[in-house]
Amino acid sequence: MTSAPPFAAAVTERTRRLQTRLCVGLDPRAGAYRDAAHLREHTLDVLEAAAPYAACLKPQLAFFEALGLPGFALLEEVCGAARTLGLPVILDGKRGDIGSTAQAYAQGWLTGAHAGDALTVNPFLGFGTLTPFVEAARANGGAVFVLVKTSNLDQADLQGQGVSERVAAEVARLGEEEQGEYASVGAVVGATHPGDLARFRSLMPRALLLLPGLGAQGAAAAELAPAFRPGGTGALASASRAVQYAQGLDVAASRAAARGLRDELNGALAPAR
Ligand SMILES: O=C(O)c1cc(=O)[nH]c(=O)n1[C@@H]1O[C@H](COP(=O)(O)O)[C@@H](O)[C@H]1O
Repeated sequence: MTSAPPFAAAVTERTRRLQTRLCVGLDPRAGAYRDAAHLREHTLDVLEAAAPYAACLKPQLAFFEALGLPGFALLEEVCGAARTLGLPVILDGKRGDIGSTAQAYAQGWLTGAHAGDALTVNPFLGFGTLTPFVEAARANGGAVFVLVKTSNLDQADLQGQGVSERVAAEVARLGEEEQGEYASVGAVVGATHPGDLARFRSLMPRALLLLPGLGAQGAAAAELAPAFRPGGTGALASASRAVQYAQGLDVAASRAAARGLRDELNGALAPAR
């Protein structure tokens, strides 16, 4: 048995203290900027502006990788800034591979120079391939978020017919190996599937649920209450474009969007709390 996982404890403490269930995504699109310096400045400005309304930050690795080496430098800077602001970081990498390669991914993204506190992971290669990620997360006080039911419509091609439920059962089983209010093994469940949230909540009682799809993908905060446990913790609803590019590159609009989404999420929970 391991002790209470720091990422899960930290993000839950922040939710309670600041009353926010919002995960702010950073997906900096090169085409939106004049040059790399402009992208860097805006991305760091959005981070600082949205931080007071966020429970955690979720940089999408793809957008940083697309920038090449300067992207890795920026990612380190983003993670450093988030740490200074007290924001736990989920790296969205959706990694997954055979065990020995998974170990290298886990080392790079959960313990290396660019590491975040948590990483999204893909279970498609089999449950055993999650082990290096789970071990690295536990050893470092981090977390993993396993893809259970993704936000996109075509997830049904492969995630239907009980597959998501099997992954959810494995997430719950891994969580039972730990103590603490929430385990270091969480799950990704698209906010775009509001009718499924209560079921996944009960299938994974001690998993933090990451709910992407708020805003640009059409999910509405008002429908997400079933993902939370009594008291209003246990889920993090995520928005990227709806915050970073709320109104073009207007940082004040990003701040207002983050505040608005935080308030909408709290409003959705108000009757239950
Ligand atoms: O793991 C994720 O965060 C994720 C899972 C999922 O099922 N769907 C999904 O959109 N995401 C990520 O969440 C972000 C969504 O961006 P927006 O639609 O702009 O909020 C992107 O970085 C996606 O890669």
